[in-house]
Amino acid sequence: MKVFIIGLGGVTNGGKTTLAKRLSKQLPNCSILCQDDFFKPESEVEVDERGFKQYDVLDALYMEEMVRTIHSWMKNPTDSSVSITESKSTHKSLKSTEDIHILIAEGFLLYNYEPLNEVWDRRYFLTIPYEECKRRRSTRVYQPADPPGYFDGHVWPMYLKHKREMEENTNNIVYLDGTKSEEDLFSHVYNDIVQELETWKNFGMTF
Ligand SMILES: Nc1ncnc2c1ncn2[C@@H]1O[C@H](COP(=O)(O)OP(=O)(O)OP(=O)(O)O)[C@@H](O)[C@H]1O
Ligand SMILES: NC(=O)c1ccc[n+]([C@@H]2O[C@H](CO)[C@@H](O)[C@H]2O)c1
Repeated sequence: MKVFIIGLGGVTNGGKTTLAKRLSKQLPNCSILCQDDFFKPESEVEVDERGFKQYDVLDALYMEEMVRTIHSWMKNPTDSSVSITESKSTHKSLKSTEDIHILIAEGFLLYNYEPLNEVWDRRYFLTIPYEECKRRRSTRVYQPADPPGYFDGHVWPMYLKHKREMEENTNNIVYLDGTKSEEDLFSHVYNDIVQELETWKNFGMTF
């Protein structure tokens, strides 16, 4: 049995969830893990002097638990007690002849947490420009909802800071232009993954 772990990182509202769901429908034995499921409850999230809840930082997340969940999945990818969503679609276009299990971890802060650096077989990062991000974000309602000034005062500056840190510390990131159509993004990433899996085969991996 072989496991393949895909990181699908990137800016808030970049289209990570949309792309992950689409990929999981076409890839064999594919599950999705959402970093957003590891947010701490509101009462445990720090508040700054402006009253902004500090959601867009690693401290707002139970990252150790996220790492534990990924490690449990790696040890036993078919164990349904691990809180990961497996795609039930029967219309997988890529059939796995041998036993390969794929995990797509999607989230806005995947590559800034050292203990996770070792797990990725492929790292993607979705970007969209400031204006588009602000527009998409304004159509979403989080719990708690963004207060006035939150995007410009917290979300975007934290995104830029983390992206800069990621670029200083991480190699092999495949950047994706999130303004492309859902179809374009899907086919680009899908083909890239299939090619990567083929390379494994050529190097004698059995799956
Ligand atoms: N390729 C695309 N082109 C245009 N709009 C898109 C595209 N993909 C997703 N969207 C839209 O952008 C918004 C955010 O998408 P999605 O929830 O997939 O992003 P996300 O990166 O998972 O966001 P977050 O992690 O902040 O919740 C949704 O309204 C979605 O319909
Ligand atoms: N899921 C949550 O608990 C929550 C609460 C408030 C804000 N957010 C936002 O989610 C985004 C990541 O997907 C971040 O930009 C958070 O601001 C999440």
